[in-house]
Amino acid sequence: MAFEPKSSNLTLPVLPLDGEVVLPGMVVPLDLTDGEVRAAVEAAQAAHSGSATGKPRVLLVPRVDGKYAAVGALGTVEQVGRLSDGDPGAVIKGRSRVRIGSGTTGPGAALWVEGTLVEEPAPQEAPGTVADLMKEYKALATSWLRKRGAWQVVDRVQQIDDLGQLADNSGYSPFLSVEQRVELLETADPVARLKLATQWLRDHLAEQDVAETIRKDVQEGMEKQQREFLLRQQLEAVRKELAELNGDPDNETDDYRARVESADLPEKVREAALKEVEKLERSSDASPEGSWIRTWLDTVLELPWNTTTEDTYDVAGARAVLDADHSGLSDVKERITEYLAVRKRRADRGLGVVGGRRGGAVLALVGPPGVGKTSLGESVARAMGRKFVRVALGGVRDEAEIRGHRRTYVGALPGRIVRAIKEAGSMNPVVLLDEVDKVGSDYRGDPAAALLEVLDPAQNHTFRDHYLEVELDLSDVVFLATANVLEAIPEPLLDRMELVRLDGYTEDEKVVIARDHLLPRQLERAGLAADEVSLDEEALRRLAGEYTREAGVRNLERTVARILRKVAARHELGDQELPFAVGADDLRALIGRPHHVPEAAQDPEERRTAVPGVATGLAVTGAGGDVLYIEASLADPETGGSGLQLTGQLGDVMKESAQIALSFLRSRGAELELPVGDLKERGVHLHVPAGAVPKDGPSAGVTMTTALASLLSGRRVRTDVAMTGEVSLTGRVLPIGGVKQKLLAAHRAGITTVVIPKRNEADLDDVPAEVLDVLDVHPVSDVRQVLKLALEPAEADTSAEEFPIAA
Ligand SMILES: Nc1ncnc2c1ncn2[C@@H]1O[C@H](COP(=O)(O)OP(=O)(O)OP(=O)(O)O)[C@@H](O)[C@H]1O
Repeated sequence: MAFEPKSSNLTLPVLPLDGEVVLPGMVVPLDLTDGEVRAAVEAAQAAHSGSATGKPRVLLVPRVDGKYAAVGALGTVEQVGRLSDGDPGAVIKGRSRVRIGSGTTGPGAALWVEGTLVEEPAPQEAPGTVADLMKEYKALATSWLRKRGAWQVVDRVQQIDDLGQLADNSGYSPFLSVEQRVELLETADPVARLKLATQWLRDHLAEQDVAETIRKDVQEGMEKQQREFLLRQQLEAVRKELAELNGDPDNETDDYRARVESADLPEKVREAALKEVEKLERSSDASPEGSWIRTWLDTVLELPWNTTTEDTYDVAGARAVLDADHSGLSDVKERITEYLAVRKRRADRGLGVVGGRRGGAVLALVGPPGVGKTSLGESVARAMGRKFVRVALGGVRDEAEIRGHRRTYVGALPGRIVRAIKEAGSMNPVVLLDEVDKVGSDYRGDPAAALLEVLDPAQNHTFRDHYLEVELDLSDVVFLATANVLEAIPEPLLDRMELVRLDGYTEDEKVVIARDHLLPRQLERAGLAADEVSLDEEALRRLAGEYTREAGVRNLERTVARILRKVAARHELGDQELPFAVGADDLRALIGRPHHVPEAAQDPEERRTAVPGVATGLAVTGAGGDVLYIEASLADPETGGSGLQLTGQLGDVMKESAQIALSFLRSRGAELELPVGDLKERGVHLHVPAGAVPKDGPSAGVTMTTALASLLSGRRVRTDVAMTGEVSLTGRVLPIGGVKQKLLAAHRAGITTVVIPKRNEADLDDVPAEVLDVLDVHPVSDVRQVLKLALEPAEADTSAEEFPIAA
């Protein structure tokens, strides 16, 4: 080996060290009451007596579990006397390593052993490495010693400049185990020894860091608990003081018990409520639970558990009420009357509500805004002598809106159904579920599913609101629903409903409604007497036709209100004598020019269809029927490219209609003598204003085909013609929906000729006679018939010949 130690032999008494290790350089006190220790020291003293130099020498050998280590330390007995506790003791200093050899007993009681002195080998590493190692150890030791506040020791360690000595000094570290210290003793190479010491010190420091963090955390936790406890104590004290000031603190909970006991509650509800009162009595006033319980009890106590109103109607009386509240709508009123009659008969015989799929337990009023759906609901309640509540469902996406939040939620509320019952103050009101077509569903559950349960007669006598948690009997409630768009009603809901359609009013009907209902109501609102201001029929007609254009009468009512306010203001300012009969010609002075002049009444050059490539279509939107214009243009052959471009927010179905129109003209255009070559080479652009309104559906097919044919032929589309119908690839015109609404819209817009699919002819029965009287309706089965009808003859200079149509 490179550093085989030079050695010399010596024979010395063994001083066994149990659980302790003395490294060279260490000075330790030893207790001489221990027999073995005393024997060794005495043997050493005896052997030394007489010699003038040196000190008595012993061999300090660690003993772990009764076994001696292989290496010990030569120790000198520095001093013998009394230890601080008064026992006899000796101070021993470690000197150098000794490898233990064989042993014998005697002289004296001690064990004598032959040992070999281990010389420390010189370090093999470069001096720089050794210096770095020493520096690192010193730094670590310093930080550890500082933490313990051992400042004097820091200096001593810093001053050690011998490598082996520095390593041996770590034998003082209290955190080292006996085994670790024995290892230090047995490691003769000083570099290896210091590396060991450094590693162990580093580990210990890291452990300490973790322990420190944990200790801190624990301490902080304790402090928080203590503070909370203290605050609670103070709170309790403050509460007590307050209670003494205000009298008996238990009054409030007593009050709830009395209220529950005296309230007219169904047995099950009373039980549940009393349970909550008990919880309330047990909880402290300040706990959040207490306030939840109080809110819940308030809700339960406010519900009209055993209150029902008496139905006062006979069917004839109910019909009279409906007639009095609304003009026209005879089929709707008839339907409602039938519903009431059946309901009444079944009630008289003690039978329940008719239920099940398509059972018609719920009447759904479907139609555009302002046609009187909500007010019909109110009329139904009035006709039956019941309370009326409206539940707005538009935009409801959260199931909890219908069924309530669980009480564990912060700020939990009962759902809208429970709130409606509370608002009605009776268990059998008429509840209008407004805008069922606008409930959506998302991750918060499906409100439609909850509604289904509400509407199902088989389930709704035990309706459970998440918040209320007690069952509520909804079987006596009359549910009505309203919707703008039939298609948007969730399918399962639709299944439970009996549909009643309100498609909108004709101008004549609007005039009657305005005269009999809107005007009297608005007169009263404006503080005017019926004999002070009147609007003649011609004025009302112009309001309905030119100042407003809608399926319902909401804007008409607003406009009437505006006129009456103007008149009232002028009168107050002294500018207007009363009575005043407002005629059609006075309107302009009062509310300005009309916004909706019919196309046909426009200057011919101003009309939408003044150029080839624009056709008038008919559509149904959420606001009722409407006319729309479809525009077509050909792209520049140089830059425009080919293909079909569509704009105006068209849905997929409408886009397909455009493709079909294009394909039809490409394949059949030649036989219609259209220059279809253009279609093949140049791109086509179709646009449907208003660009910002989304549109969809197949019924614009004929209109798109007509617009394209008009563009290619250069023949304009007749301004007085509007059309609707789906087109197949072969040019057949297929049936569509919403004929009544579309015809009403055409009539409103001043159109006189309407093209509809032949297979929709039966729908004309629903259209009011006064509309059919003025409209020239053409049922067609082939798109060529449409073109023949709708396109104006070619300009004189192009050609005078008739457009050849193969019908
Ligand atoms: N046939 C009618 N006779 C008398 N008044 C009517 C008639 N139709 C509608 N009205 C009146 O028009 C106004 C608008 O009606 P309502 O608010 O009920 O419309 P709606 O169809 O419920 O609309 P929305 O879908 O926007 O709720 C109400 O004041 C209503 O009384």
